[in-house]
Amino acid sequence: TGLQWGYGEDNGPSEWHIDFPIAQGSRQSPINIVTSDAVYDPDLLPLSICYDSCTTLSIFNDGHSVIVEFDDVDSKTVIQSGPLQVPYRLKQCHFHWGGKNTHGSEHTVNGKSYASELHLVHWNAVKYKTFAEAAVAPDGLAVIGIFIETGDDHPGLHQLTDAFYMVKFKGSKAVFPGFNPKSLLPKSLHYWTYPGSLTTPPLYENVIWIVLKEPIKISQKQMHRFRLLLFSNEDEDRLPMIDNFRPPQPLKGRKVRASFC
Ligand SMILES: Cc1ccnc(S(N)(=O)=O)n1
Ligand SMILES: [Zn+2]
Repeated sequence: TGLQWGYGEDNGPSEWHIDFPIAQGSRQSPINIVTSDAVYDPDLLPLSICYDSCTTLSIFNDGHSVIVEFDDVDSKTVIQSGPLQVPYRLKQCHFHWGGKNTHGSEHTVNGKSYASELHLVHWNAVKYKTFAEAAVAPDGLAVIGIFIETGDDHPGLHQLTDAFYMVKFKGSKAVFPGFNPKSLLPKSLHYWTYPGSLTTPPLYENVIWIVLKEPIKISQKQMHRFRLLLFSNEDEDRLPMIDNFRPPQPLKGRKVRASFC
């Protein structure tokens, strides 16, 4: 059994291409968003986020991030319009963060990193029957990226950070009802969009990325809760879950469109 991919010296992003050659593909994510190169597209419609009747199932530490999983048996929780041709159903959300507030996000804006980045992962349930099927299909996935910086306390995040003690170790999962990620959205839904990939293995190049311009703010205490999570399980040496982000990848001629001017 080969060395599992991760974010360390020997199994980190610079090594992923060995087991996942697409890491050197033509539409990899994340990217650095150069705002002056982003083209305002007046045909881009406002993003429609319909999270009102969302059902959370569980919270899970998969050894790479902390993941909130949603009930996706029907299309009650979807995003649509914006750059999307059809509605995409919410499957899970997770985060990437740093050991310090100076870095941690995956996408950067004019070279600026944020302390963390929230990813809301959606799949095309019009064309495909399951997330797994959509995950390998060319128009299968749409991910919303939301930048997170430190500042005031975020009331909507407490339910999540207060539950982290249940999933401290890799492989731990807990029932987690009644959380709605709607509370984590910023005021503005202005976004940049571009064709990209998953930012962790298997790095499939089938993601429509929708990166919101406006970051949300969480407190230093809430940020510290993320850093109490571990990459390791109960039997291994303790490895704090920090710096679980992939650096920006070559744009390779892709165009980034802006929904705003
Ligand atoms: C579901 C999933 C798998 C891998 N990577 C991602 S990500 N970080 O691109 O959102 N999401
Ligand atoms: Zn992610």
